[in-house]
Amino acid sequence: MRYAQLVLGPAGSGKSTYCATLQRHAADSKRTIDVVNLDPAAEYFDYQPLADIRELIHIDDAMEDEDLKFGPNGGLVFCMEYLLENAEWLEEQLGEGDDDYILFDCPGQIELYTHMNTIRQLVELLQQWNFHACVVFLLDAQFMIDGAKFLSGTMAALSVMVNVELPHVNVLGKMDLLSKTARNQLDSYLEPDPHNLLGEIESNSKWGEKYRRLTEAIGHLIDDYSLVRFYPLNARDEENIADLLLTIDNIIQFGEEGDVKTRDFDFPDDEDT
Ligand SMILES: Nc1nc2c(ncn2[C@@H]2O[C@H](COP(=O)(O)OP(=O)(O)OP(=O)(O)O)[C@@H](O)[C@H]2O)c(=O)[nH]1
Ligand SMILES: [Mg+2]
Repeated sequence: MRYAQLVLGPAGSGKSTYCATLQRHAADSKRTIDVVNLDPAAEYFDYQPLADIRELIHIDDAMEDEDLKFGPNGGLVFCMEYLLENAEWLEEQLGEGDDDYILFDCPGQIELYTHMNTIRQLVELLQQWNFHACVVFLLDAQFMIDGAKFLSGTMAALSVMVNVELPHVNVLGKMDLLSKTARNQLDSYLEPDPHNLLGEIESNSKWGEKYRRLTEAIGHLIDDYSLVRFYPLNARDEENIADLLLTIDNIIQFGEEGDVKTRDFDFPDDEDT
């Protein structure tokens, strides 16, 4: 068996930084986590990739080609399709190790995983290659600190969840950037009581009044899918990183042969944020 995290999330949400952070954290505890860059437009990241899609195809190849002439978004879709057509390249790069643990740092174009089947196809390949995989969906905590934004982030997470069909962990990154007030506001959403949240949206705008029933229906949806849960991550808090990693390890059944790990997830301390 091999293990994989597909790191997804909107542009700039902190995917590449998350991969670097996790790799460094693992190395500190004498554990190897590899990272594969799947972003053909990546310019900078702070890890040594095990494989790099840019060696197969670079976004510029799709944009500068005389016949293709793609813009940045179409170009990205083209590159991902090219990767799937040349899956043997990736298979060879990944090797055949047993017990390997690999993070796939994906591009931040969210439609690749909300309604296109590119990532879904990648998932099928990984499963054929013996990977136990899960999605880690990163959202920037700064965009989740009012009711309407929180709702919209939740809908994005839900849409990835139903489209990719893999075990799914939502992570709220960049917690270190939140003020105390913002942190408290966010805390009130994290133990989700959608009615509370939606009440806030309704009373705040005309739109909210008009679409009250729609908002309520969405609230019930979130409630019913109590799957939509967020793990706050402060990348400066090693214990917080360890807790998250353990949660994910359990989901992808990494280390199942060893002793059973039952630590509960601790939310990061307020003092550290
Ligand atoms: N303070 C703080 N900044 C962060 C954190 N994570 C990422 N950043 C910053 O946010 C910016 C974007 O981070 P990336 O890791 O490149 O984000 P990404 O999701 O890989 O971006 P794309 O690949 O362009 O979609 C960079 O300037 C990072 O330094 C964090 O936990 N805390
Ligand atoms: Mg990136």
